[in-house]
Amino acid sequence: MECGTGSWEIQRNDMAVNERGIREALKVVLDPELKKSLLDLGMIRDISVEEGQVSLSLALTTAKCPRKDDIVDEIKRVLGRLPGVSGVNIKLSTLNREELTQLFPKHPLVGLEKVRHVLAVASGKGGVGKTTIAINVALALAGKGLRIGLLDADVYGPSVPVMLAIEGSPEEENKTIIPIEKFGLRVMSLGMITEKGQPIVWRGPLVSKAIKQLLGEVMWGELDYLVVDLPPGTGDPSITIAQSIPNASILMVTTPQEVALADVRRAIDLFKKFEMGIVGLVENMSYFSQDSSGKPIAIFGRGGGEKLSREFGLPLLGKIPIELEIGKGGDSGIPLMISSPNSETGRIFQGIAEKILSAAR
Ligand SMILES: Nc1ncnc2c1ncn2[C@@H]1O[C@H](COP(=O)(O)OP(=O)(O)OP(=O)(O)O)[C@@H](O)[C@H]1O
Repeated sequence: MECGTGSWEIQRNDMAVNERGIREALKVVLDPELKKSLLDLGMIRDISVEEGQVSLSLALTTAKCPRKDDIVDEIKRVLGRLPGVSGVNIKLSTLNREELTQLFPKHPLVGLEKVRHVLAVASGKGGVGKTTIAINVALALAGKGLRIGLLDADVYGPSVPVMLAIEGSPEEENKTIIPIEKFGLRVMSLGMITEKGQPIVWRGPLVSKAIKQLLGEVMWGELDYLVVDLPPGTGDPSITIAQSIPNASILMVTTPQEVALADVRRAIDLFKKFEMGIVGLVENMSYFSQDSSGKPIAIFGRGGGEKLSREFGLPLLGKIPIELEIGKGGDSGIPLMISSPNSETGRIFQGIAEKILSAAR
């Protein structure tokens, strides 16, 4: 039966509700950020009604949308008020890249269009070797013949330019930044777009703006992996950045001692809360490797990585020793995976890269 032209299009006789009525009602549900109707934005689809049961799908900008629950609750609240609606079933999905580009011409995703995977390297606390791991894992992946980018998004102290001895600023072409090529990696760092030696107070909006710039205005081109060095800790910047990157998998770096584990636990809990996938753990500074006859010394204790792995059901992808060459490499700008890719530790990095690749298959 066709309903009249009333605003709700609800067949009040038998209290049945139809798709037009649902659409009319949903007009008031807005995207919390864009302040536009979700229906007009094309984010609500496949509406159907059967015996009062409404089904629809909601296409989000990212599966990790922090306002997801609020949006779902609002849709349920609005539809639940309609006479004849006995239940609302919402299937969640995400907008595809084309749709996102149309909706947000300047969305950070645009710069990532041809990037197949993003691996964000995180740590619970500072100084555990996150950047060292990010660089050497990126190089190990590149050593497998893959096209790799490295984005240093560490707002507290972007150290990639120093650790890779990169001087100078990236070139710009048609308002697009060209990453600097080093050791076969396409590299961009917050340190390259800020005044040298100028301290910056990175507040939320500034972080978002800088990250959007690094993702959206950098010509990453075709990449198999973009490795992102996140800021340490569980503060706003690391979460904001991790969340701005769609479908990033997290690689957690820890050291073996108990005091570091507490921070890593907090970080893992937080990433899980935001439904971010964690590909695994790397334990850095696991032991001090002496010469071939000497026993390794567990300077920072033992077993931290294994403990976390068991607790969270996450794979421990590798244990990196404390090594003079790694420390020196950080200062000289020649990382271990360039100076000694086939050393014992080089092979551990290769193993980590292989495990990351097989997890993505
Ligand atoms: N396995 C290792 N063996 C020897 N030195 C290491 C090792 N891992 C890291 N380092 C050294 O420790 C210092 C800190 O490492 P790095 O900058 O990678 O840590 P980070 O966690 O990224 O620090 P931040 O929190 O400041 O970002 C560097 O000088 C680096 O060369």
